[in-house]
Amino acid sequence: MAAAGKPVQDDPKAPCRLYLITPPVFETKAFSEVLKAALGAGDVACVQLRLKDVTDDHIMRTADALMPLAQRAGAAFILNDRPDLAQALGADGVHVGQDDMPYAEARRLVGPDAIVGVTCHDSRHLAMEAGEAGADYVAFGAFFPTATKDAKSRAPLELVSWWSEMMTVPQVAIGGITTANCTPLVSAGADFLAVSAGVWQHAEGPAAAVAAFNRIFDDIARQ
Ligand SMILES: Cc1ncc(COP(=O)(O)OP(=O)(O)O)c(N)n1
Ligand SMILES: Cc1ncsc1CCOP(=O)(O)O
Ligand SMILES: [Mg+2]
Repeated sequence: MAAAGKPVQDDPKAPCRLYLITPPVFETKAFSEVLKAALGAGDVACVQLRLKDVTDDHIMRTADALMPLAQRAGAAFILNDRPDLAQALGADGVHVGQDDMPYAEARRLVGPDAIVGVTCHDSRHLAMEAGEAGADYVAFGAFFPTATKDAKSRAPLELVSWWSEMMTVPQVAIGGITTANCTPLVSAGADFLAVSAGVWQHAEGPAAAVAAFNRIFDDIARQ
């Protein structure tokens, strides 16, 4: 995804890219340093700020600290759940789930140039609906068990290969993805891997995780 504007993953041969999701809870100053190191370790397409049960003011202050770090590294800054705040912040985009708000309402709030991504769980139908409506990417998951979220669905690998063969709208795979289990998703044609714990809790640290994901992407792209 471009740092500003629309995703650029419409080349079917483009390598898979990393989409970072912030940890469920963090202290902004300390996490800024961790994020900087992670972003310096390899290509990152997007950083999604995903905060639950906090005030709007907390989201805005956290975004003010993290957005410049992401954008300076060439990553798009995406806000989870809140198109209204994404618009107010001037974020590059927003991610909405099926229980957040309809795609069309999110688009109306953020305008035509921002990225809007939509959770589609394990559903071809939801994804085709979102893609036809104009979503910039569709997100499938969870592909693996995850402690980050009580995920509503488990998505099969075949969904990734089917979407990749049939559709041009970029797809994001999410849920329990690590450097140890991601290879089949990348080989099946995922355009982006959205990862939280697999980066922030990697045994060798977040920067090593970003570097390792990128080595896997590069190896598969060369095959
Ligand atoms: C890239 C990406 N994919 C899926 C989700 C999940 O969104 P949602 O279903 O709305 O659940 P929450 O993340 O809001 O708990 C996501 N955030 N990002
Ligand atoms: C937000 C979200 N939506 C489906 S699974 C998930 C959690 C992603 O985090 P992790 O990479 O730690 O499983
Ligand atoms: Mg949501």
